[in-house]
Amino acid sequence: MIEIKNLKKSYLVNGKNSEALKGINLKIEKGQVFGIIGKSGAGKSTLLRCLNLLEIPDEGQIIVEGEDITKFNKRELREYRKNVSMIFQHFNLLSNSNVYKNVAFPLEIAGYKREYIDKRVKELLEIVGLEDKEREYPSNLSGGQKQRVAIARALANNPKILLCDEATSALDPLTTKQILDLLLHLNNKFGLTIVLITHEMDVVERICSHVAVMENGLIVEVGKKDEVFNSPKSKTLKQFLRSQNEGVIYLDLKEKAM
Ligand SMILES: Nc1ncnc2c1ncn2[C@@H]1O[C@H](COP(=O)(O)OP(=O)(O)OP(=O)(O)O)[C@@H](O)[C@H]1O
Repeated sequence: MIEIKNLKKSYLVNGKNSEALKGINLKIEKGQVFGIIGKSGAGKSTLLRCLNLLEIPDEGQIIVEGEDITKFNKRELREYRKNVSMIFQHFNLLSNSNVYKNVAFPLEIAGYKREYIDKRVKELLEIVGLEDKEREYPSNLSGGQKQRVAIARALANNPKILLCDEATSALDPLTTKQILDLLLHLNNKFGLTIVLITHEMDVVERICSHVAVMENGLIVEVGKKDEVFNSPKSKTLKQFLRSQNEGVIYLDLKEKAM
């Protein structure tokens, strides 16, 4: 469903070209919960942000359902983005709008009629378990509730793909579990393809069907989670698994410290 071919992306840092992605090749099938792990600076965010073209790659192709999205014009990109939503570590809610307005926002942008928006917002709040919070403002919600609002908003236009950028990193372990259960439920119920990046091995353990390990702008291991985890090959994964066994569940190891 998503095929990434030889994807490259550089940034200009202090007048010098710094390669964040050095030629990524990856296939993500429909309905997978696909985890991308790697140390800080490995290129995870850049790769994830290329999938909705928040970052424009320098080279390579991203083929989604047979179409190379890097070739899309503005109108095609607008349409494509309805199918690809994203949630973030710090939720990115509109702080001056209540829960209802936050979830209604993408539907208003898409030009739906008031009655449809009302019905859809109520449906979405029920899916994420926040039916009774419609009139609350983000500042009155817990972290887990804020992420639920963000998820409801992300689902508004019935996306096929959900990109999760460290979506549980700001949450405590119990809330993390609840949000991951919700994501898994959405994956099962709606066949939503989920691509997530994380530092947390527990997140991968709990919900990912497949995993890719990144090192220094490249994918160094990829496959079914159990197969990859049962015979780790890369230095990064061996280190992550060792840290997990030693009880360190939140990893923020730097690429440069390798
Ligand atoms: N906007 C930018 N401008 C310049 N350099 C950038 C930019 N975004 C990322 N980089 C650099 O690209 C490399 C990859 O960064 P990226 O954020 O994709 O890694 P990451 O694996 O997601 O790291 P983290 O887990 O810390 O977010 C790093 O060296 C980073 O400093």
